[in-house]
Amino acid sequence: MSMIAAFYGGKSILITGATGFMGKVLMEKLFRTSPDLKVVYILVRTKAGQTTQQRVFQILNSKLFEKVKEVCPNVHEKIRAIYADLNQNDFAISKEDMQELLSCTNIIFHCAATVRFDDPLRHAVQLNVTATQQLLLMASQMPKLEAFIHISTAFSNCNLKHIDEVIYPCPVEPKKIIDSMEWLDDAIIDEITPKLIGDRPNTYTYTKALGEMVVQQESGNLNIAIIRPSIVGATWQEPFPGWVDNLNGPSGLIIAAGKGFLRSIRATPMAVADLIPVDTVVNLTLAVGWYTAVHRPKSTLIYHCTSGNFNPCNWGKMGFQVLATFEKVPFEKAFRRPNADFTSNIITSQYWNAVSHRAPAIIYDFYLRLTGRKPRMTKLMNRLLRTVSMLEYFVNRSWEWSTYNTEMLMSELSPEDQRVFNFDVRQLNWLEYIENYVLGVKKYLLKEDMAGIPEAKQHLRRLRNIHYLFNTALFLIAWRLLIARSQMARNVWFFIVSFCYKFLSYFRASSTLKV
Ligand SMILES: CCCCCCCCCCCCCCCCCCCCCC(=O)SCCNC(=O)CCNC(=O)[C@H](O)C(C)(C)COP(=O)(O)OP(=O)(O)OC[C@H]1O[C@@H](n2cnc3c(N)ncnc32)[C@H](O)[C@@H]1OP(=O)(O)O
Ligand SMILES: NC(=O)C1=CN([C@@H]2O[C@H](COP(=O)(O)OP(=O)(O)OC[C@H]3O[C@@H](n4cnc5c(N)ncnc54)[C@H](OP(=O)(O)O)[C@@H]3O)[C@@H](O)[C@H]2O)C=CC1
Repeated sequence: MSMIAAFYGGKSILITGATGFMGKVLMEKLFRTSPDLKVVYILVRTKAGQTTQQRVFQILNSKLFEKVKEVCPNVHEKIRAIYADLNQNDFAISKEDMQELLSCTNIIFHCAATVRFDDPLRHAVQLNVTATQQLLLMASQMPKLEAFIHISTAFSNCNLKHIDEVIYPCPVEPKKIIDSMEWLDDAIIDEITPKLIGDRPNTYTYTKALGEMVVQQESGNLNIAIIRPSIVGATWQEPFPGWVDNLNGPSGLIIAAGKGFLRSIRATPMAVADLIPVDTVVNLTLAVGWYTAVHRPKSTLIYHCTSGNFNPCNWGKMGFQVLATFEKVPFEKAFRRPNADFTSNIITSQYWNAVSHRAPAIIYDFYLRLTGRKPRMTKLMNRLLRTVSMLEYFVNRSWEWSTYNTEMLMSELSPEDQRVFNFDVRQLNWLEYIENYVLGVKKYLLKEDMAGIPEAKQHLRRLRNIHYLFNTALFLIAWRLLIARSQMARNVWFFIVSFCYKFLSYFRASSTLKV
C-alpha cells in the first residue's frame, strides 16, 4: 500500500493554477491514486467566454482524465470549482466560499503563476508575488492546514551558475516592490524594470525569485516547502506518454521546427537541456506534500526537480532526436522540410535567420500577393523569431542545481511509493522520451491524425524536389550573370567545360580499346 496515496485519502486539497499544464496533471494523479480523497478545491477564473463550471467540464472530459473516470467515477462531485481571480483583492472569492476554504483545507498546492517572459513587471509582481503573499495570509487562517507547497522554478536564480536548495535574497525587498507597484505609473515601471531585474533575463524569473522570498518571510508557523522544476515537458509515463497541452518551453519550438518554419537556432549544442517531464514534477510535488505534512521539517525545504545532474541530455542530442522523429512521423502541411541547425555564433545565426527564415517568408508572401491572397508569412516569422530570441538565454547556458533534499526524499519513500510516485529521472530514456514528446505534440497539440502520415511524407518529398529545383535554378542564374560580367568566371567556365570534354573523350577512347 502506498503511504503517500493513503495520506491524501479523506483530505481537502486546495489547488491554484489547476487549469494550467502542471495543475491538470497534478489533479489527475491525485484522483487516480487517492480516489477516496474528500474534495479538491480549485480556484478558477472565467476565460474565453467559458464559466468556471464549463472549464472544469472540459478538463474532466479530456483524454487526460480517461483513466481517472474509471477509478473514481464520481470525480466531478469531488471537484469544487471556486470562482477566483488571483489579480483581485481576496481573489474575488465570495464570503461563503472563503469561509469553506478557511475552515476545511488540509493541503495547498500553489501552482498559479504567469509564466510569460515578457509580462510587464506590474502584472508579473501581482500574480507571482502579491497573490502568493495573499494566499499565505489565507493559509495562516486555516486551522486544519497541514502543508503549503509552493511551485517556483529552477530558473528563479538563473543569474547564478551553481544553485543550492536555499532562498537567495534579491537586492530590493519584495514588500518594497509590491508597495511601489501601487503608486508608480506604467511608464516609470517600464523604465526601472531592467535595473530591478538586473542580470536575470526577464520579469518571470525575477518575480518568481521575489515570490520565494515572500514565502520565506511570511511563512510564520506554516509547514511550507518550495519545489523548483526546470523546463517542464510532456508526460514521460503517466497517465500515458507524450501528453502536452500548451506551447511553453520546447513544445512551441517543436511545432515551429516540424512545420519547417524554424530551421536553425542560436543554441549551444553541448549545453545541458534540463528538461523534466511534467509527471515527474507532479510525483515529486505529491511526495513533498506528504513529507512536509507528516515529518514537519523545522525549516522550509526547497526541492530541485531537475534532470541535469542525474541524467543529462544536451540540446544537440535533443535536436537530433527531434529531427529523427520528424522523419518517421512528419507533421502535416509543412512550410519547408524540417531541419535543426544549432549554432552558438551570433553572426552565423543572423545569417541563417536572413537566409533560412526571413527570405523564404518574403518569397512566400510575394507568391501569396501574386495569387491575390493576403501575405502573412513575414509577420508570423517575425513573431516566431521574437519568441526564439526570448528562449535563447536558456539554450546557451548550463546550470548546476544541487539536489540533496530531492535525494533525501527519494530515500525516505517506501519501495511502493518509489514506484507509484516515481521521480527518479535516472530511469528516463531520453531518445524514447523525445520521440513520445514529438508524437504527443502532433496528437494532442496539433490534433493531427496518424492516418495522415503517408500524405505528409509525400508533401515533404514534393518540398524536397522544389528545394532542389529552386537551388539549381538559382545557381544557374547566378552563374550566367557572373559569366556575362567577369572574364575570370568565363575562364573558369571554359576550363571546366574543356576538362569535362577531355575526360569524356578519354573515357570513350579507353572503353573502345577494351572492346
Ligand atoms: C532549429 C530548431 C530546432 C528545434 C528543435 C526542437 C527542440 C529542441 C530545442 C528546443 C529549445 C527549447 C527551449 C526552451 C527553453 C525554455 C526555457 C524555459 C525556462 C523557464 C521555465 C519556467 O520556469 S516557466 C515556463 C516557460 N514559459 C514559457 O515557455 C513561456 C514563454 N512564452 C512567452 O513568454 C510568450 O508566449 C512569448 C514568447 C513572449 C510570445 O508572446 P506573444 O504575445 O507574442 O505570443 P503569444 O503567447 O500570444 O503567442 C503568439 C504566437 O506564438 C506562438 N507561440 C507561443 N509560444 C511559443 C513558443 N514557445 N514557440 C513557438 N511558438 C510559440 C503561439 O502559438 C501564437 O501563435 P498564433 O499567433 O498563430 O496564435
Ligand atoms: N511550464 C514550465 O516549464 C515550468 C513551470 N513552472 C511553474 O509551474 C507552475 C505551473 O506552471 P504551468 O502549469 O506550466 O503554467 P500554465 O501557464 O499552464 O498555468 C498557469 C495557471 O495559473 C492560472 N492563473 C494565471 N493567472 C491567474 C489569475 N489571475 N487568477 C486565477 N488563476 C490564474 C492559470 O489559469 P487560466 O487557465 O485561467 O489562465 C493556470 O491555471 C508555475 O508556478 C510556474 O512558474 C516552473 C518551471 C517550469
